[in-house]
Amino acid sequence: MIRFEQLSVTYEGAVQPAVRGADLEVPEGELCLLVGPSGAGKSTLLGAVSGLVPHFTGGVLHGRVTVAGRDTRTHKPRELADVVGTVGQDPMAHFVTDTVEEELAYGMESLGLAPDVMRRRVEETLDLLGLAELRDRPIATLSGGQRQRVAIGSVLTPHPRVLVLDEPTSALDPGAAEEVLAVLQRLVHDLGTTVLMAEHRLERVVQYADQVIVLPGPGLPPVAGTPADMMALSPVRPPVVDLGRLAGWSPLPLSVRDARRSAGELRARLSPLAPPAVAAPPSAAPVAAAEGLSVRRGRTEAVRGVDLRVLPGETVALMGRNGAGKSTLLSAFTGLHAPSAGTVTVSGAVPHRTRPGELIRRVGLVPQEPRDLLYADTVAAECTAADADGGAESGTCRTLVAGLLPDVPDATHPRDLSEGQRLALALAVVLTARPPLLLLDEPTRGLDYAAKARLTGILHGLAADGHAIVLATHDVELAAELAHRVVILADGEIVADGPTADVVLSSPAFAPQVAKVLTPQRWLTVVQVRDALTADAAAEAETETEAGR
Ligand SMILES: Nc1ncnc2c1ncn2[C@@H]1O[C@H](COP(=O)(O)OP(=O)(O)OP(=O)(O)O)[C@@H](O)[C@H]1O
Ligand SMILES: Nc1ncnc2c1ncn2[C@@H]1O[C@H](COP(=O)(O)OP(=O)(O)OP(=O)(O)O)[C@@H](O)[C@H]1O
Repeated sequence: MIRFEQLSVTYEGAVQPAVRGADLEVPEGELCLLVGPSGAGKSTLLGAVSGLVPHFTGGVLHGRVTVAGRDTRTHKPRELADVVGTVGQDPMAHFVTDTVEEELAYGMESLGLAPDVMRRRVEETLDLLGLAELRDRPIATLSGGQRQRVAIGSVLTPHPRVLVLDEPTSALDPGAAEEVLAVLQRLVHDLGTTVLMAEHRLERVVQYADQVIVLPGPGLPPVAGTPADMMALSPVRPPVVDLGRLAGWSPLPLSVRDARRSAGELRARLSPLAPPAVAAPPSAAPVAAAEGLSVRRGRTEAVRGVDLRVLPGETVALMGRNGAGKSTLLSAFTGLHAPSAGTVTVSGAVPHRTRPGELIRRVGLVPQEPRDLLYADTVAAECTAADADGGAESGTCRTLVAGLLPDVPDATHPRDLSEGQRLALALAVVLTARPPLLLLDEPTRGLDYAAKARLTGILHGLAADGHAIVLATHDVELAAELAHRVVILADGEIVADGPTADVVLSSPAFAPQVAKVLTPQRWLTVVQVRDALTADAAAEAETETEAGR
């Protein structure tokens, strides 16, 4: 259905191709997953299918891509619209109408479908994606995850034969992500739709894939095969695969269910060992405090009666369904929204009454859309400005970027970076000022596992230095790695607040893969398991040496 013939793409001014030597085929009615590190060229490959590359992005394309027999170089994206539905990484950039319902109908209108068919499909899709209550809402007022649902819904309604999806679940809560993947699988099975999808959170998707294409790194040719074969060689892997490698399981598990079947022996080895206890931060005056805090957004009371204190050295993960009020709560700490009731303070100051220049020294926010933070023309200029604004030594920001992701080009416009590269830059800009309170909204969208591990390392370091960190996230694996405490919001209210292990283990929706495999034992991450096994082996070796003396 999709054929890549010796495809290479080189962007203007780039020293090497973003994609090189792609020679692959995606058969009709398959769900094909595209994986690889940030900046490896996944979006570029997808763009070549939908025709956006090179028509809209510039650059030079060699070779050929055909979709249902049509060459994407000679057919403009418009002329492919009846076969290919595309959801990009930034839904806001592609919305054409104002409200949810209009957006769902738009694609069908331009294809000239009959009104009764359109009506029926809009209703079906509203239900399918949990959007019924939001049908009349202006898209501009939706939360990040709500927008992503609309973007997905709007490409589903015309029933295209091919779906091209760039990280379709990156902003979705874990439950919504499962629902969307179930819908896609149904389209593949029942209608024979072909799906090509790039995704970083393999723990969510790999078990649904018929085929996996690995892009091993920038400009390296892709390799394709079965999910199991590809996971054995891929540089990016979900936690269950890492656990399987650690324990030496063969075949490698792709799902929690597979892993649980192999886990008996590992569980027995781990049972006398204890997961590390998380040290509570020393008691001190809170860096951030909300009391009885309510915040209105339009007609919605997005945050209601929230009591939250964050101590120096503490990392809090804020979780909960799309639209639960996470971003709104974070923005109350930056003074963007004044409380409609209750109070909020940051290092003793009231954010919405504090001058921005003053506030920047107390609190830094990496927004859900990193673009909102970046205004310079090049990566290098952005870094220089961040050093100056944050009063940091020159070169600080650039070193942080390189520490998060290698190979981020200096001269590139932030707009042209890959999603992960842009986020690494935004994170570095905020980290440069080393604010006592650090707020991160979905800090792992578009980041590969290696970059996530490096981010975790940096944040661990900042917490150890006494910074308070609050991250709003749907990434249960990240919360398990990083947070001392998890706070769950539902409909604007706090419904759970406690030590990470207690909260995530009591709810399957928020439990990381390792916890699901090893329950009732209380392990959360592969790192915990690896460290415990290593320490145990070392202790055993020591006893043996002692005995031998
Ligand atoms: N329009 C553009 N102009 C110049 N360079 C670009 C453009 N789009 C992408 N690039 C560069 O091409 C490379 C591949 O980018 P691409 O977005 O395809 O990666 P990706 O694998 O999708 O990354 P991520 O996982 O972070 O989304 C990156 O180095 C990026 O900076
Ligand atoms: N201007 C507005 N008018 C009406 N409702 C709004 C407006 N802005 C936001 N909302 C609503 O407020 C609620 C909270 O949004 P918020 O962005 O804080 O959620 P979130 O938990 O961060 O969601 P996500 O996980 O999807 O990012 C949502 O239901 C959203 O639709």
